[in-house]
This record gives sequence, structure tokens and C-alpha cells, in this order.
Amino acid sequence: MKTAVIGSTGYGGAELIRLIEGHPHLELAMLISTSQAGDALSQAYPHLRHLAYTFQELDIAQIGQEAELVFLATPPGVSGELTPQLRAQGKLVIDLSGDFRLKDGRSYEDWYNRKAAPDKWLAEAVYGLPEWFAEEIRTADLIANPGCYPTATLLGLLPLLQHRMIDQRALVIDAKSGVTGAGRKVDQSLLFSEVNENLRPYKVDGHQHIPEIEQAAERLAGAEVRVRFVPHLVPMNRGILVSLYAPMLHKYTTTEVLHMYEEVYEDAPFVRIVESGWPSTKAVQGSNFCDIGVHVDERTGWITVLSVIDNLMKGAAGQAVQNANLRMGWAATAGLMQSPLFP
Ligand SMILES: NC(=O)C1=CN([C@@H]2O[C@H](COP(=O)(O)OP(=O)(O)OC[C@H]3O[C@@H](n4cnc5c(N)ncnc54)[C@H](OP(=O)(O)O)[C@@H]3O)[C@@H](O)[C@H]2O)C=CC1
Ligand SMILES: CC(=O)N[C@@H](CCC(=O)OP(=O)(O)O)C(=O)O
Repeated sequence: MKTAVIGSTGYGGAELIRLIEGHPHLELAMLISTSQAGDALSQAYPHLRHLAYTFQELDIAQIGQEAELVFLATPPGVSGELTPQLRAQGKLVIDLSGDFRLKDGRSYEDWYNRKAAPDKWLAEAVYGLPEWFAEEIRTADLIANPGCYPTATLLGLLPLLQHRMIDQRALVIDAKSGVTGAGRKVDQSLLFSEVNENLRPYKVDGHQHIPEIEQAAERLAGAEVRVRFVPHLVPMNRGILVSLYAPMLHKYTTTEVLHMYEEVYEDAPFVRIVESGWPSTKAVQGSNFCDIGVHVDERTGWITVLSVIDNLMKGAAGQAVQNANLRMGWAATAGLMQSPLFP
């Protein structure tokens, strides 16, 4: 299937190129760059110098002629503009940004502080978390790939809500991300000297992924969900660790809850339940896996869920390819079964 990547000089774009190159059914037809059109791919990404591609201008009409599937790996606000034009050309669109994840345009405007896409397109978009919303994704023409933090959080949280095991109004989510989560843009706060040997919270007073987490959680809970979410920046390249804490509604043992998770994710090839030891970001690095561990503290009646992903894989490009596989009826694992990179 002929594929275009818009935003191909960014980290998400580079990961998409790597995955599409190794995919049995996807073919890289166009690499779009608004800043480096005419340059060789190897100028932006020397590690891909074996691939003889040149970046092309953003030209919607040409994409219309040369590609069937378009991945948008662009900053917020861009796909809201481009997607209606691409859909008008009949293209299948998978958007890695937050532009189509929230159904309520006013909520997007509040949290992202920019104009939302038109309601018509927000209504058409399907939230692309394949483990939970596969039926809708199979027939979708516009897939809103989830955010990195929401992916790690929801894969850990939704089984508990589905089984009514926790108080959904008292969820505490402590999240930590590697620096590639912020993209390849130049930013003083992301300099080596500011990030290295440092651990710092950010957006403590409100992160744009809060409404996304609550929106998906409410679908499973059937009731209002409120989360207290605080992200932290960690001096490493890739990886997200989410630690989620909630009071349990009844008494369960860790073994019982682990068994429940095993059943829920029995047919999910990318979710690995960690039964002994604890999840760690290195164990999923470079892969599309999400590792989940749980612990019930019988003394306090609280559960801790620990969930890890590689933000650029299951948190972005890997999940986008997983959505393409599902939408096209290919094997869920097509082009995605790379083992994690270790050490
Ligand atoms: N990094 C991560 O872990 C995750 C990122 N995301 C989301 O995915 C999207 C991409 O993220 P990421 O790759 O990290 O970001 P980057 O900043 O690394 O790359 C974004 C790319 O978008 C292109 N771009 C910028 N402005 C425009 C424009 N006006 N029109 C078209 N293209 C433009 C640029 O490429 P060029 O100059 O070549 O056009 C740029 O390289 C973002 O929305 C992000 O929030 C989601 C989950 C995880
Ligand atoms: C480390 C870091 O800065 N991470 C980013 C993740 C951005 C992202 O994925 O945001 P959208 O897709 O919702 O735009 C952040 O916390 O804002």
C-alpha cells in the first residue's frame, strides 16, 4: 500500500520510516518535509543513509496521486488543517497528533490552547487504541492515534474500570517520560545540560492528555472519571513509565488481579503482563510492547499498576502501524514484532 509520511523529519516520522521500510504490505511513496524538501533523507537522519529517499514538498494534489495512506506526524494544529483536504481526496489518514482525539472541540481548545478541527471531522475520527476499540478502527478512514501517556495509562487502567474494581473518581497517575517525547524541536529546557542528572515535573497544573485519558476511561466506566495526572521528564531518550494508584472497591489479591489482566489481554500480542519482578522501560525499548505489572496493597486497599512503553513505538509510530494493520485486515503484528533492544 503506497504510503506518505508528513512530518518526516521529526522523531515520530523517522520511526515511521523505519517501520514502513520493514513492513510486508506498506511501501514508502512520499516523505514530506516543509523545511527540508529536496534534501536526502540521510541529511536529516544519517542512521537511515542506506535508504535512498529525498524529502518532497507538501503538495496535497500530488499526495492524492501518489499515496493511499497518509501518516501525519506533525505538531498540534497541522493535521486539523490538512486532514479535511486529504480525506476529500479519499485518503486513509492516521494522525499521530492530538488534533482528532477529543470529541469535544471546546475541550481541545481549552487544553491545547488553539482552534479545534471542525466538528464534522472530530465526529468522523476514531480513537486508535487497538486493544480496546478494534471494531471501530476496522472501518475508520480517520484514525486519531492516542498520545504516549494516554496509551501507557489506559492499557493499565481500562481493565480495572471494565471490571468495576476501583473508585474511578480517585485516580492518581504519576508519569515519567524520556526526552524524545517532546519531539526534535530546539528548546532550551531540553538541552543536555538542563535534562541530564535532573528529574523534574512539568505541566503540573494541567497536561493536555488529562481529557484524553478521562474521555476513553469514561467509555469503559460508564461514569465520570477524574484523574490527577503529573508528568515528569527523565534524562533518557525513550520510554514512559506510568505508575497508577487507586483505591479498590472490594478485597482482591494481587494474584486475582493479575489473572484478570491475563484474561483481558489474552489476544493482545503487544501487551505483556509481568508476573514476577516489575516493568521497566529498557525491557520495551525499540519495541511495540506495553509491559504491565500490578500490586494490591492489602494493608491500605489500594492498587498500584505499573505500565511501560517506548513512547516512539507503542506511544506513537508503532501504534500507528498497528492501527494500519487492523484497518487493512493484515496480521496485527505485521512489521511490528521487533524484540526490544537490550541493554
Ligand atoms: N514524540 C513522541 O513520543 C510522541 C509524539 N506524538 C505526537 O506526534 C506528533 C509528532 O511528534 P514528533 O515527531 O515527536 O515531533 P517533532 O517535533 O520531532 O516533528 C514534527 C515534524 O512536523 C513537521 N512540521 C512542523 N510544522 C509543520 C507544518 N506547519 N506543516 C507540516 N509539517 C510540519 C516538521 O517537519 P518538517 O520541518 O520536515 O516539515 C517536524 O519535523 C506531535 O503531534 C506529537 O505530539 C504523539 C505521541 C508520542
Ligand atoms: C516529554 C514531553 O514533553 N512529552 C510531551 C508529549 C507530547 C504529546 O505526545 O502530545 P500530543 O500528542 O498530545 O500533542 C508532553 O508532555 O507534552
